[in-house]
Amino acid sequence: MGLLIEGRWHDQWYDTRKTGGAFVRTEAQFRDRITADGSAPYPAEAGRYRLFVSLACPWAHRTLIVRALKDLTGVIDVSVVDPLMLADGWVFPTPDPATGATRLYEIYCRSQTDYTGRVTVPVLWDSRSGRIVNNESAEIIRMFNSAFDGITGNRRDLYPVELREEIDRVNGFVYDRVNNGVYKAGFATAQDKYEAAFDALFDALDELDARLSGQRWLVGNRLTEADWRLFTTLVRFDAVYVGHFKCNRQRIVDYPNLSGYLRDLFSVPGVAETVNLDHIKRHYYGSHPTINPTAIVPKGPALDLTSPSGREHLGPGWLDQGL
Ligand SMILES: N[C@@H](CCC(=O)N[C@@H](CS)C(=O)NCC(=O)O)C(=O)O
Repeated sequence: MGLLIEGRWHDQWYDTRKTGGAFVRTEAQFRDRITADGSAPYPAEAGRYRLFVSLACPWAHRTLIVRALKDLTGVIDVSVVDPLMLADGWVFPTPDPATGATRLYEIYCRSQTDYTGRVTVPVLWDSRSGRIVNNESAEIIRMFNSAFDGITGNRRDLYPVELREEIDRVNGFVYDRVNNGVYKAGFATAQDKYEAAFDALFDALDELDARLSGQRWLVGNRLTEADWRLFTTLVRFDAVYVGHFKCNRQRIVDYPNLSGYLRDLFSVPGVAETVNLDHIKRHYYGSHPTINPTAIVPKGPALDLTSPSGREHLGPGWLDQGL
């Protein structure tokens, strides 16, 4: 793992010395938008934009889910990196067909020759200019939610105006305590930082489990982006975060409501195809030598994501929302 400093690659692990052993995530730097109204520089167009993802990465996973739910699979192509992220960072198993790149950092350098920062997935890239439009998953899913509706005719709305305030509030909580919380636990290099992240994470999961005892989805009795943002962490939890990131107070399968909720989300058409537990396990256990020096990938656990959720009585499902 490494980063670019003024356009040159340096192989180095996260530096937690300045933060007393705490893992602090840095801000994504490419923040342009694709627009529905055809305005420059990035108008919505079929076949023009490409998404670079790792199937292991929870942030990239959000973008793949919204791409599927919004019928964008024929509109936005995808390049998938190798699950292992080692000395060269994210690399392609074979040269990327769209760019010829063998390493993801080449795409960052071409976009900005003096780029300084981390080289992360997902990346939304414009084939016309050869530039990165955006590398922040939270913003990419918002673009996918509405910018291409005129092209696909799919008007399902994962961020409805009347629920935005509540979605933003839940997202903030879930991001800090759960999505990023597992990383804060797993990448901490001081016992107290790990324990603080661990406690905040499980307090949050307890709270979410209680919330989901009386409602099918997180916000407003319908599926929204808040659910998908939680899903990508939940679906990795028992397979990697419990062991590799030491988030082992209990598993998701042990939660009475979160467990069915996870299966409910997994059963939404198009979603199971975006979940690749082989890449997920190989990436985490194989790419973090400071945490797992042998790179041995555990064989278990046996996961059951396909049995009925038993949550239909709590509210309408994705296909019943009349959208
Ligand atoms: N804010 C970014 C975070 C993306 C991110 O951290 N991705 C991880 C993979 S799970 C990554 O590429 N890490 C490489 C690195 O930090 O060097 C987003 O949500 O899009």
